This record gives sequence, structure tokens and C-alpha cells, in this order.
Amino acid sequence: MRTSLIQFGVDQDDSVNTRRTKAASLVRAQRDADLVVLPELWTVGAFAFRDFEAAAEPAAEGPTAEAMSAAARDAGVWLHAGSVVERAADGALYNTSLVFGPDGDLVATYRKIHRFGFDRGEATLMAAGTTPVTVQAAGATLGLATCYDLRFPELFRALTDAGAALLVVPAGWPAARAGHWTLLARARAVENQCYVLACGTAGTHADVPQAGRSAVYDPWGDPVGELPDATEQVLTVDLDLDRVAAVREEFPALKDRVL
Ligand SMILES: O=C(O)CCC(=O)C(=O)O
Repeated sequence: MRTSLIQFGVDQDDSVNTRRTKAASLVRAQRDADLVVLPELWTVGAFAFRDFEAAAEPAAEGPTAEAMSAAARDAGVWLHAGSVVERAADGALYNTSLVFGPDGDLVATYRKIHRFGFDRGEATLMAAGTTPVTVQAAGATLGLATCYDLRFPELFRALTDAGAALLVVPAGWPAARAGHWTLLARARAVENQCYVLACGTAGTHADVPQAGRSAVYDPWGDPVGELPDATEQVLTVDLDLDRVAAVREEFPALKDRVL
């Protein structure tokens, strides 16, 4: 399976519409991939809190879903379109990931469970999701998580228990803690014996320099592709899905769980 992680940059001189057009054209350029991934909250910027209200949209029928559905269909790829600021029917905001099939159908949504910011930012502006989500896509079971979720290994264990072989983590992770981003993503791969696809954001937005450093770790924890910095670029990697079962058979640590 070929995956392309688009380390997209949120240019705040652009309108949300322009960002959508740019992201859609980057997705359309990934026709050779089976699964394409975009980062967290790229329509607005994960740290552009003041813009969340204005950028909020319905998850399934909003303009981002429409643009990403068309881009997935045109490219003929499975698309994890990162996340949007979802406005739910009751008016609450969620940080919601969207996954589309190659026919453009929305096949999964995931509301970020762990909100970042302690007593400010996302943690006060958005409601928390409650449900771990897995979805069949591109011949594998994907487990969905978003950015700060990476610090909570119990979510990833639940996704692994639900059959995930690929843990997909779009993020807007700050450069200030770039070491944690790569360490934790790799740890999630090692402890769950899964591929981890960690798709970061490029550049700087809302005065927060981004870590970038998108990476794919295999079920042994080895990096199979890593971007070295936070420039806007695409990381394309071929995955051997049989490697998940092979690693679990060769080193069956998951079977020794007690709790
Ligand atoms: O945990 C961190 O250090 C960063 C998390 C974050 O930026 C987010 O979830 O938006």
C-alpha cells in the first residue's frame, strides 16, 4: 500500500476557500497513492483559536467535506482529510477528522477525544469526542487519533484491540515539543505493533512554529519515511501490510498483556 502524507502549511494570508483549493489540488496530485493524509485543522490552523467560530462547518455536508470528497474521487484515492472545526447540530464545536473512499463517499468521522490547551484554546472552545473510531480503508483497518491524543496510549490500545493495523495521526504539533511528537509516534508503533502515520503541519500559524516532521513508523518502530523539518512537502511511503502480522508473530508481546 502506498501512502502520501501531505505536510500542508496554513498560510494565514489565504482565505479558508483558498486553503481548500490548495489542499484539494495537492490531493489530486497523489493519484499514485492508495491512502492520502492531511494534517489537523488545516482549513483554519490548529492554534488560530480566534478563527474557529468563523471556520466552523458541518462535518458531513460542509464545504471542506464537499471539496475533499471531490478530490478523493478525482484522484481515486482513500483520503484521511485531516480534521475540520465541526459545528454539530446542537451548536457545539468539535475537532473532527474525515475519511473518504475513492468514490468520494465519507466513510468515517472521528471527534478528537483529548482536547489540547488545559484551560484555554481548544480545551475551552471545543467539545470532546467520546468514541474511538476504526475504519476499513485501502485494504487495512485504520485507527483514528488526532494530535494531543498521541499522549494517551490507552486510546491507541483501544484502537489496536478494535483491529487497527495503521494508526493515523494528523496533527498541528508545535515545534517547541517536536521531540515529543517523534518519540510518542514511534512509541505508539512499538507498543501496538502497528504502522503509525503521523502527519504534521508545515510553517507557522497564529505565531506558533510547527514541528512538521511527518513520519511513518513500521510495526517494529523503525522509521520508513521521515520529513526532517516543517517545510511544506509530501512524504510518500510504501507499506507492507503483512508486516503487522509478521512482527506480532515474531515478537508476540501483545499476547502477554495482563491488564
Ligand atoms: O501535546 C502537545 O504537545 C501538542 C498538542 C497539540 O498541539 C494539539 O493537540 O493541537
